[in-house]
Amino acid sequence: MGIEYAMVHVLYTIPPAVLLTVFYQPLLSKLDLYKVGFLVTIAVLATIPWDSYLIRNRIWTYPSNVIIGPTLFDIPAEELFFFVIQTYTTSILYLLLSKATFQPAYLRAERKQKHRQDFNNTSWRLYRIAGQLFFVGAIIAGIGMIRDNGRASYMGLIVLWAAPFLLLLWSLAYQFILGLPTINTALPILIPTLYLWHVDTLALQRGTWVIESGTKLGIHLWDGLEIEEAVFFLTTNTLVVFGLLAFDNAVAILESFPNLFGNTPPLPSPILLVEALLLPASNYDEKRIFCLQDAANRLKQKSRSFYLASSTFSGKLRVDLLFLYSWCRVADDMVDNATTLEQAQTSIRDLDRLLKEEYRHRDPTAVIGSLHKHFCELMANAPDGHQALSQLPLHRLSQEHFAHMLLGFQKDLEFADPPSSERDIRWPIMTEQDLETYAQRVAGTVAMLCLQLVFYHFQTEFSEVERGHVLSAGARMGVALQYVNIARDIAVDAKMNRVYLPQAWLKEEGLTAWNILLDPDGPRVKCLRSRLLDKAFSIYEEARGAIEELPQEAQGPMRVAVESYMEIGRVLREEHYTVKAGKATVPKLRRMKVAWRALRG
Ligand SMILES: CC(C)=CCC/C(C)=C/CC/C(C)=C/CC/C(C)=C/[C@@H]1[C@@H](COP(=O)(O)OP(=O)(O)O)[C@]1(C)CC/C=C(\C)CC/C=C(\C)CCC=C(C)C
Repeated sequence: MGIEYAMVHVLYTIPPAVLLTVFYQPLLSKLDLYKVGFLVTIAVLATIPWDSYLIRNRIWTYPSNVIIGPTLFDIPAEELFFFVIQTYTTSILYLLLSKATFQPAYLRAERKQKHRQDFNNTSWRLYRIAGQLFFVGAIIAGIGMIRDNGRASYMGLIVLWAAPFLLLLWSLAYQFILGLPTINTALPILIPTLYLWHVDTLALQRGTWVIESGTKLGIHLWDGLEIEEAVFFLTTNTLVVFGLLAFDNAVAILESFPNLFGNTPPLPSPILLVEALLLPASNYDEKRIFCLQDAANRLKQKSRSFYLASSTFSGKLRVDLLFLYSWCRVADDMVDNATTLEQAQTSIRDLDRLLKEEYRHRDPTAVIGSLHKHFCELMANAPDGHQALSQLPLHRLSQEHFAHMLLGFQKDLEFADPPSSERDIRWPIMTEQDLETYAQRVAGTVAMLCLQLVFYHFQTEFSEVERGHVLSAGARMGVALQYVNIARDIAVDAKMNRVYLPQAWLKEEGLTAWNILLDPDGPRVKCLRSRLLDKAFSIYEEARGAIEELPQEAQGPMRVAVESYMEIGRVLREEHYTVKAGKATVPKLRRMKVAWRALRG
């Protein structure tokens, strides 16, 4: 009896597992736990018979003085623990590296015609077949090596054990294995493999475990690392990551195509997962995939804060929030980027008319199909964007919030464009109350729409009073965020002849809106900005408590959404900050820290 093998765990396998767990814990969802539990169970069940065979046939052995004693089918307890901890650690690393990726955007409908995606359909089929041939070849080679019963036996046993699983996983999930960024695929295989190669070198050198000489090739990758051990760890980590990719591929299919799979449970059964993976890629809803990609790209390009926040949401809520963001962004841009006042007014009228029409005809399962049709006609000059609008889940959202948002956009048009002198300018935001009403319309509504999606996806059992309380706190939070937005964009808005600071405040400082247009960075403007930020933070303080009333899984992500935007306000209060395209920004590392703290609560 000895503790040497156990010490390998204490020193080398447990610390990275604990470290990764602490790091990932705030992001851990029920689906993650289910996924990791599923993978660990399969890994243990698949490895026990094989490992037991190797030990019983003395292909590898453990000196009795290095293990504590208990065994299962001759496998030492320490070895069983190895299967668990390796699968667990590699899984958590994979989850961590994949969190930011919006995986549904990587699904591909394989049809005859070519698309603007990275791989065309012929390539997809070729890659799939090439991979399958590779793994079939490996199986044949493995059989050959075992049959020879010589120095290649151990290598043959590794290959013959792993290749059929890899063939299966490849056949089911090749789209994700090939299409996802390497940070999600290659990296979670390579990092633990290199680490375990190092640990294995130490263990073999110390004699903690021994490969018998007649069954190994005798090739060393480096001094102390047998080629079989190197292949073993590379293969097992590949199995774990391919397993996770297949799981995520199935979940992405279930989440992306409600028309094909209806209302799927948050923790889908293994049968449902397999059903999803077996659905031919030619049946995927191509338009929906394009809309998912379009919405994800828009968010990534347009808002660093909400992009970061969206990666902390999961499942169908993340999908719906992306579509909501897309709609809001496109609608706002249509108004802001219109070349004439008439064009902007027409856009608002069209948006209003189409929404009304769609709500009149909606049924509980429909997305805004006909709105989409009208949009295509109406938005020939704004092609990027109209696709995503067709997916907006209107039946989960109140019409009045959209109507109020459009009223807010209407307010933007009351700014004269372009003014030729001070006398020409009309100023729609005269009082603090005007400002609050405006912020409530453009941002309070956004908050309430986000919360409606949260209520829907978590099937929250709130009373009307509780729901009302959370919604109105959310709306206040939207106002706080909008104030930060206005404080940040004083100069940018001035370029568009807009001054959102209330005229009454300007008067108190001895300023006119015209002065702001001419010098948006002047010292007295800074005082007004501070005043607006103070308002923003006091509303934020008053509303933030309501986040804790949301369902547990929504709290962290909501805090991230709010905090990463409020951090812009904190940056603005500092002496020096980075400005990009005229807007103050939060440096990436700082944004990550804010998100991390927000997730921890
Ligand atoms: C992850 C996540 C929450 C994503 C989706 C959020 C979403 C749907 C945002 C829509 C943004 C948008 C384009 C709205 C149009 C009107 C507008 C311009 C509003 C301003 C946003 C500014 O975004 P940005 O800086 O990118 O815009 P410009 O470059 O200036 O054009 C706003 C400041 C409003 C954003 C408000 C919210 C997202 C609401 C936040 C509040 C909650 C989520 C509720 C919190 C809950 C409780 C209970 C307190």
